[in-house]
Amino acid sequence: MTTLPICARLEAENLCWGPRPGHHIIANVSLSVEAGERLAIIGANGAGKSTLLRCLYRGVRPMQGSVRLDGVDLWSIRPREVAKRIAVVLQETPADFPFSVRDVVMMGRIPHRKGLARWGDRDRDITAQALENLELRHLSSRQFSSLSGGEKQRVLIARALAQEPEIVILDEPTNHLDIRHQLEILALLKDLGPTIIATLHDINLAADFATKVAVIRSGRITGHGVPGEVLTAQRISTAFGVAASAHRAVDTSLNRFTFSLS
Ligand SMILES: Nc1ncnc2c1ncn2[C@@H]1O[C@H](COP(=O)(O)OP(=O)(O)OP(=O)(O)O)[C@@H](O)[C@H]1O
Repeated sequence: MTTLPICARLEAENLCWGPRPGHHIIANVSLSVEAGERLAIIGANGAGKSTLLRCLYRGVRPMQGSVRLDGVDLWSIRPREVAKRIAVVLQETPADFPFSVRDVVMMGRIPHRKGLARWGDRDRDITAQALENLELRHLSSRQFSSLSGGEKQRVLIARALAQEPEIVILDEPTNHLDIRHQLEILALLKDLGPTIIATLHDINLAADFATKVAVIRSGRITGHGVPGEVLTAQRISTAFGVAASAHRAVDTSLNRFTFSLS
């Protein structure tokens, strides 16, 4: 299995971003994730999760506040260096990539390549391992565009892991995946051990997966910390506008939630 030797810490302080001055989609967001931790960001549709992620991976520059990677401001680090250290898996999949699955996964190696040098043995080995880890070996010669939604999602996660990042940021990584692949991919991400920041819609899955959660509502963090403390029925009800009831799971002693329209 690929080993990811180094993890990094990421912290955001007082982040604000919006499409124009005075219109903030995320406001005064502060959160942190320690090296090797897994942070799940949860919130209703339109709450600002993807926008927050964009600030965290240097996709957009915050209007206020800062993001620090191991204590260093993200915007003072060269883009190529950020690309080596932070891998990103987004919701939108490039549908008509005219490349094979292997080529797409190999693209994860681009930030490590010197100029236009050819791929080396190490690049090929790491790509092969990522294909193996995501159970994609049998699809490696297929055109990416011919895959199902779930297969594409696994290819994009393999590409992120081939990058050997210190942090992986994923926007809804379990989208399109059946329950077995959801559990397998989250278990694999846990095993490989980079710092992870992921948005997840399934609150029970988030509680099992994450070491920390952040709940976001209308662009503001309403709770941030360990799942057992942050995920309360009251907070979930308010964040999602539903009635939520919690009961303790016997195996993990975490809250499990059931929902109904309030
Ligand atoms: N560039 C932009 N200009 C104007 N509005 C924007 C822009 N980017 C995002 N928004 C709006 O900000 C809000 C938050 O969007 P965002 O995509 O961050 O939500 P989300 O929590 O990820 O939602 P979902 O769960 O549906 O993916 C939405 O109402 C969206 O339409």
